[in-house]
Amino acid sequence: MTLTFPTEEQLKALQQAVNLSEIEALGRARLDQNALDYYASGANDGHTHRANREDFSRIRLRPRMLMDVSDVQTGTSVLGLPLDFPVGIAPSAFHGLAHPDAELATARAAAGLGSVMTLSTFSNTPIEDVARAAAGRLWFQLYLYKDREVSAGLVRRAEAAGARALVLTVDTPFVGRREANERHRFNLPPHLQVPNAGSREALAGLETQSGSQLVRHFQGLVDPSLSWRDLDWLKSLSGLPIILKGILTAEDAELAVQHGCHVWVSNHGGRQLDTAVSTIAALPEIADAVAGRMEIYLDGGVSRGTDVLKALALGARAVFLGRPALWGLAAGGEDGVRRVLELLKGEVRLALALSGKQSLGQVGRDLLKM
Ligand SMILES: Cc1cc2nc3c(=O)[nH]c(=O)nc-3n(C[C@H](O)[C@H](O)[C@H](O)COP(=O)(O)O)c2cc1C
Ligand SMILES: O=C(O)C(=O)c1ccccc1
Repeated sequence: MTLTFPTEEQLKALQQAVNLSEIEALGRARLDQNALDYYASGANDGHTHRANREDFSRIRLRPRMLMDVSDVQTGTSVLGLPLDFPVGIAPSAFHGLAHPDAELATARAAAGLGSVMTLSTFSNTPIEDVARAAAGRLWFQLYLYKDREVSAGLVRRAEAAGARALVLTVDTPFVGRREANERHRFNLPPHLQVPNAGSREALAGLETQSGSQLVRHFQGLVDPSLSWRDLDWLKSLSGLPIILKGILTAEDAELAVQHGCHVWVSNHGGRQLDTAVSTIAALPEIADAVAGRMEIYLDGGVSRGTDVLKALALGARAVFLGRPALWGLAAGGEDGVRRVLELLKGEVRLALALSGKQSLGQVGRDLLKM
């Protein structure tokens, strides 16, 4: 007997989940140790991973009353692309660890909800296939390769496939130390391909000190010499806007703007430099530095509608989900990711209304008790 996935029972559990944390529990239960370690880990002691969530919950709101919230609008746009609500999918590697439909399922869910998906360089599905599934709602995340021609090829493919922006990840010259992956020697199951990142065979001979195949794979390909000087070259490759993902300071935000780049505030979900500042705590100085000249996005620890409003109040234009999308994918493929987005959209709408706002344009720092 072949089981279709998700099964009726899993679909029912998804529909009954009332928040993202219940979907996380469903997703975790479907994953083996190898995948679970990879998705869940933060770097080292996990301080930054936890701080992303904790620092959101510490901020208190100042709701206004008697504002006629009978008609609340959650729509916005990112780089001109209209979004039904200010939430997109952050890039994460290897969606095939969560579900056989992998990135196609995530892209379909994002497109269906009027969101946007950022496709990782390390996807298990080729850019072109994901672009079709995403129906124009696609950004492409880039790791700069030692072999610049491989990166150039990826940029050209992403642009030709219809991606609307390049997201250059700047916080990962080396992979952070996710100790569970070292302990259990993370390994990419042999049936999964990484079609944008060079063949597995080409990498088989590479060795490092690490027990994790992930680190070995990454370090063989990605160039730790990436610097501000590379941005002009990257810009020359395509007409796409460039977003720098992993900015945590006003200094780097200023440099990003000087280089004509948009700013994605991220600490990689606490997976890189442990004890780095939480993203919501980093956002105010970055918003002050950027001063409206470029768009600002944020990820890390977003799991409630009120988290979304807090990030917008402090200057983000939209926020992105890393692990929550993966938990949804594991819990029920496209249906699971859709459920995550639907729940969060409902929470954003209700939080807006209860804050006395009719639209996102009315969300400013005066919503927060700092
Ligand atoms: C399993 C996993 C894989 C990731 N892979 C990538 C990646 O390939 N490229 C990238 O720029 N960021 C990657 N990230 C970081 C996410 O884009 C994002 O910054 C982070 O997950 C946001 O935090 P959250 O998980 O708390 O939402 C990954 C994160 C996770 C959890
Ligand atoms: O795991 C990650 O966070 C990540 O960005 C990554 C992606 C591919 C290979 C190694 C690390």
